[in-house]
Amino acid sequence: MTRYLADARWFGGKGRDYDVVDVQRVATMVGPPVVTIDVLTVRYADGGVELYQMPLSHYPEPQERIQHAYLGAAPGVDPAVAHTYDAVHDREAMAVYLETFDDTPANASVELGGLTFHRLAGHELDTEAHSTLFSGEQSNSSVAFGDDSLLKVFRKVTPGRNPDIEIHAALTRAENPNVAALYGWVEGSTTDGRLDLAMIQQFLRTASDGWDLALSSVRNLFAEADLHADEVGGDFAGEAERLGAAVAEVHQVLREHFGSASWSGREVAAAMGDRLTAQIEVAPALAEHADALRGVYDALAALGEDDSAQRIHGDLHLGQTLRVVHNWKLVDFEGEPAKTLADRVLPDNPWRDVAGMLRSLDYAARAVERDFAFESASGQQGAADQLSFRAQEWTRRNRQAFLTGYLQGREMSPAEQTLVAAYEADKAVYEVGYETRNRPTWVSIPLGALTRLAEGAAR
Ligand SMILES: Nc1ncnc2c1ncn2[C@@H]1O[C@H](COP(=O)(O)OP(=O)(O)O)[C@@H](O)[C@H]1O
Ligand SMILES: O=P(O)(O)O[C@H]1O[C@H](CO)[C@@H](O[C@H]2O[C@H](CO)[C@@H](O)[C@H](O)[C@H]2O)[C@H](O)[C@H]1O
Repeated sequence: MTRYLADARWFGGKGRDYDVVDVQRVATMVGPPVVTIDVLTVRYADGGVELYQMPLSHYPEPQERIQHAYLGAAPGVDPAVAHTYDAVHDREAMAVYLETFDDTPANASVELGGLTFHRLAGHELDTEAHSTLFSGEQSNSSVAFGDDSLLKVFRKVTPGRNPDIEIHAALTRAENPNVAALYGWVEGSTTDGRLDLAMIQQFLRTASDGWDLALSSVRNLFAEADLHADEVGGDFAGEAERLGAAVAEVHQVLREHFGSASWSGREVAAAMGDRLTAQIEVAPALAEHADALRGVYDALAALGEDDSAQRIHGDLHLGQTLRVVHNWKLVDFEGEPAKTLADRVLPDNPWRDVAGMLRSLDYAARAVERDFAFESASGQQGAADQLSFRAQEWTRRNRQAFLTGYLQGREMSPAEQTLVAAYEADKAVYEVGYETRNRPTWVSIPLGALTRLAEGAAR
């Protein structure tokens, strides 16, 4: 099991020294097949502990159909459960989850084998649907049941309420159209406390990823050397404006449901300064931007205090948005992966989400610019400048459109301009650290944004 963990794409401890210091069995469901859930405690040599969830299915005989998910045969165990598999790959095991959700009455819960299954009202599950594990780089395991529902099995788990479940539940109960409706969730317990383990929600059959849509719009612009962003096919501005309106609606429901809390510009600016200091250790190239950044944070500190803090998405970017036939949906309300759960559920300023989307629009334009630069044979400075100019043009147009949607047409106040500048700067600092660790060839994108920010600040 330890080797399986090390190779799993959802394991966040790659590249660090660690030991699995404990394995707790939190559930046993007698299907068939027998499905168990183990929670592994991972202790890192450089400090810190994480818990990872392993749902397992067990058989008396090897199962050819899921050989790729085989974890092995433990000597000396009951022969009836001798052969163990990663259950998210196993249709028979996933059917046990689906049937138990189906047996759970609306707005009620059912206990099974150490787990508690909860259901919300409003949807009859298709129990005939077969499960398919989503592929791709993900930090959790998502399993689609036909085109009816999606089970998201959280891999890294933390005692307490999972914000993805908590926020989906609130928005679903409020009938907000900008998320996939939550149908139910599962919780269990370890010696560390109660854990949210998985959630089942509406499968968005017609979804297109917002990041992919934005990239193809930028490519469209770059393909037409003589036309402006508003003149080419594939203009994204209408979508960006609708996305801004969707984010505003979600923020409003979250504020109504969870309430608001006090926000202090001084405290947030200090936290941004601390993040900058820490990230300079990871990415020394940030140091040359430090003065300009601290100027932006000082302006934020001068804003004083108000009650604008509330629950937000916390890690909003185009990759967390899906366009379906009628509207935009936001996904993955787990917050910024680098933060602890306690920090991720704290009220925060909604301009953090807005800044995340503005940064993402810049990323889309700059990612395509990068691809074009790689593939361009000329390598001439003039051509590179022209690409950069056009990327900027796309970004400006779509940032403005997003803000128009978010602000429902009203102008941004000077205080809001200060907020957005600071949150964007802070996000770019985070991104420099993120890219340095995960995708070093992308680090020029947030660094470029910081250079433009410094030029703007100097003017
Ligand atoms: N309800 C849904 N229906 C269809 N696809 C979805 C749904 N929710 C998420 N996805 C897809 O699954 C991917 C991973 O979902 P996400 O919630 O971001 O999981 P992770 O935390 O593993 O990154 C998303 O990028 C999106 O493409
Ligand atoms: O989706 P996650 O919660 O894992 O978010 C992390 O990874 C993102 C990359 O996928 C990263 O986002 C950055 O790259 C995006 C393009 O790939 C871009 O749209 C975002 O604006 C940029 O921040 C995100 O920061 C990180 O938390």
